[in-house]
Amino acid sequence: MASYANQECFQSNDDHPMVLLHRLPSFNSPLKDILQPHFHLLDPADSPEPASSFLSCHAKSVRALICIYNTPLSAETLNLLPSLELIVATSAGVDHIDLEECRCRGIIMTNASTAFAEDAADHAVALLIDVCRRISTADRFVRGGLWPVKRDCPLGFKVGRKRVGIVGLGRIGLEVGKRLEAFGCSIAYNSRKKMPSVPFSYHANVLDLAEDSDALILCCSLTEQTHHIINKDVLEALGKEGVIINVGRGALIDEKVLVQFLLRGDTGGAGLDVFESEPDVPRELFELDNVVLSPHRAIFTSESLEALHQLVFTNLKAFFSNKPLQSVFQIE
Ligand SMILES: O=CC(=O)O
Repeated sequence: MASYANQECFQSNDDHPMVLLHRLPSFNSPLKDILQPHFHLLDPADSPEPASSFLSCHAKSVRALICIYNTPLSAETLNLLPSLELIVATSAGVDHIDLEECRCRGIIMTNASTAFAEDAADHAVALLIDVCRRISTADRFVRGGLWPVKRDCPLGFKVGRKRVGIVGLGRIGLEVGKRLEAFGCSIAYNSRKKMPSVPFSYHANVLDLAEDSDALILCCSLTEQTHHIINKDVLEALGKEGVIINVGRGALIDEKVLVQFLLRGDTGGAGLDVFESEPDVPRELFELDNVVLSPHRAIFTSESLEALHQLVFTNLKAFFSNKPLQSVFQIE
């Protein structure tokens, strides 16, 4: 690992172009070791200097930045990087990055959705099956020694033939649709726009989608437009038996309202991988057998991380040789 004592000497060259790592000091990533032989990595988190003075002194000519997980990337930080042209996000969601600033400056962004889509979709489907078939409840029942005593575990619901509404038909949403079609579910979706080449029916708003669905699966990005897209009206439209699954971002749902609906029995169940104030999870949910919780793990498999590392490497190589990038995130 390079020493940061003499950063002034660091110059990008064609063989080892300079790339800035943007990470919280607590976020270590194997990417560093993978990229080090090929790029000249600048990592302010390794420097004793405050990040802002590090960036002003050493990163003015940086053209590419890797944003590790959900490290916030504000307009203020971007303003310290006048030569920045590319942000490589190592997450599928990019709500931690100031997209407006990127849009104004024409900064290109790639995200990790191509690397993560299949695993995120598997997790969404697993949550749906778990909520409907009460698998986690059954597991607790057996481990708690209740089987010989009570015999009866709570009755579940069939997954096949459910009407499933997908909110956000990007790469993850499409994979969810593909999987649940194979279960015999009927699939509809809401997205910013209708997708001409998909076989699923389109609803221009989430309220209509909820009215026509037994389960809603949230796969969209968190933006100003999608913040609390699942609110009281949508939950009412989904109905008492309706199930909600979230592998997007916690703030897609008005969490307080969802908790009230679940506690009153006005929503049939929920499978939640993301929460409004992670790692805090509303404690009321712990008691509910129709709720399955996971700690923001939908994308984490060793295969998806390997695919991510490959994607980051390929995109950086492509950028510095003026070749097309993969998994470009369209900033609108
Ligand atoms: O939540 C995970 C991601 O956005 O990659």
